[in-house]
Amino acid sequence: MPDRPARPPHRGPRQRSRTAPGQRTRRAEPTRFAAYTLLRAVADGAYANLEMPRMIRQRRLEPRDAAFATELAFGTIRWQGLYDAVIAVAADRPVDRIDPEVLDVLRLGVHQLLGMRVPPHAAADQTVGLARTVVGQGASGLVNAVLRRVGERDLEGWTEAVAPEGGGAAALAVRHSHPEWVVSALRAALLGHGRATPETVDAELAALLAADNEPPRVHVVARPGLATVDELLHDADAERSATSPIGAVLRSGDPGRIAAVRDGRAAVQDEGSQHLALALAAVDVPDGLPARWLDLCAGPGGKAGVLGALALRAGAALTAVEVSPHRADLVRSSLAALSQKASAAGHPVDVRTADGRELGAEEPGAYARVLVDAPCTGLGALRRRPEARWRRQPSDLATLGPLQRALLASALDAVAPGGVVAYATCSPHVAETRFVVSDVLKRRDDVEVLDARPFLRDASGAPLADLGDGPHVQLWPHVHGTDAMFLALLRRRP
Ligand SMILES: C[S@@+](CC[C@H](N)C(=O)[O-])C[C@H]1O[C@@H](n2cnc3c(N)ncnc32)[C@H](O)[C@@H]1O
Repeated sequence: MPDRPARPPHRGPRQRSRTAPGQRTRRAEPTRFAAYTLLRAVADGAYANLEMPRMIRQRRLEPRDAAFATELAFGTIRWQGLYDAVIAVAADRPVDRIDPEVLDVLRLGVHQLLGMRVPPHAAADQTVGLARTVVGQGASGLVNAVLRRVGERDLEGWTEAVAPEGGGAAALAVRHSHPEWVVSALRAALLGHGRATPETVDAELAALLAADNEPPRVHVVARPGLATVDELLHDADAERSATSPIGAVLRSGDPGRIAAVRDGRAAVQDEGSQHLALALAAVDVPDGLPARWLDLCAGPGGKAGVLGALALRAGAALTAVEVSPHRADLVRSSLAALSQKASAAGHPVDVRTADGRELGAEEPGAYARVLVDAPCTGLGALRRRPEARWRRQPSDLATLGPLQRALLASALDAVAPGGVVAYATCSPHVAETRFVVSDVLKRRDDVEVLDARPFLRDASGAPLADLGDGPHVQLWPHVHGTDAMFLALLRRRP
């Protein structure tokens, strides 16, 4: 049975069945209009997870309407691959022969019909009203006709009708709405990291693809020494994270309303990212190393926020490097509260707009701990970034590979003998993870690979379960509930 998009409670106009949909709604309803506007912004290059909160604030949507608009937009984007196959059949033409604006309206209508609990008449009525507002009367007839045909089957019926036969990558791509190359890459990653065997890989892959389509819960980190998990639990409708000692998970509500988040003492952050920063800080290093820690790829500053807080606790100063000036500004703003406290303690945070590839040559052996959270395809965070799967291309790997290798090499030069480098990605792709580490290490004889697994601890302090055979760690959404983060810990030999 195909997995289904999440079904939030119905929030739509009351069902009116007698009138033809095309003659009813004359104007776009605000939540549908917001979702449509988001889809158009994403088509123009916006990031859905950044644009949506801005739009919700601008349009002053009530929490219930904001939740509906978000599910409508994000669900539509995630399921776009499957829905386009459905629309092509229902419209009797390839989707590239439908105007992009009309296609987005249709996708929104299909998600309401097949993926949400919106009654069919309300879905059709509201979508036709949206079409009339945003593309004009002419398109509303087509939208009405296509949605009528889509309404003739449910999600399962359509999936069976449009998915290629068999369980290969092409079939999984349609069933789980991922590009085929991503399905193949994730399959190779499950095998390459030892998570699956040829016998178990089909079931693992289906579970992973299904997890990518689940709207993730909001995780919040209490930056150590600046906020506590108890404070988050007191201020928000949240529960303690089961897997991260410094995390909470929101049950409901807007994280922006939590005082510690507004002050930069806490932040929205996936539990996997929390683990990486904690792991790097937990490795023993010899006495006498420089009291300086480095984040070589810091923007927008999530992990630097935890790492800097842990550095301050250890009496060390953090340098955060980011090549993009805009993202370096985001780091400064993310670290403002920490910077104030660190300066008062005599360990000022240094945020630099610079190319991390050059830092190893400029400051050899200057740091005790270095994090390389490398730019990557982000294939491990597809549930959080709904459009990423459609935007990324296999050719991105060719550009990212040399950059990832150069950044790791620079980090190994920047760390002092005895010190430790964490190489991390939010992608499980073997070309961005294991291959990068093994390639860089082939050219050096001064690096020891550490078993990273013992440094990942759950909220009770016990070793995190299901970390495989090591020495590197690969987390998985369908196993650990985190993004698919990769971590290698490397010590420069003393
Ligand atoms: C995966 S993101 C880092 C996320 C960050 N660690 C966090 O937790 O918020 C990678 C970052 O590396 C930056 N980057 C890309 N090339 C770089 C370079 N040559 N030197 C430094 N930063 C670079 C990107 O702009 C991007 O902000």
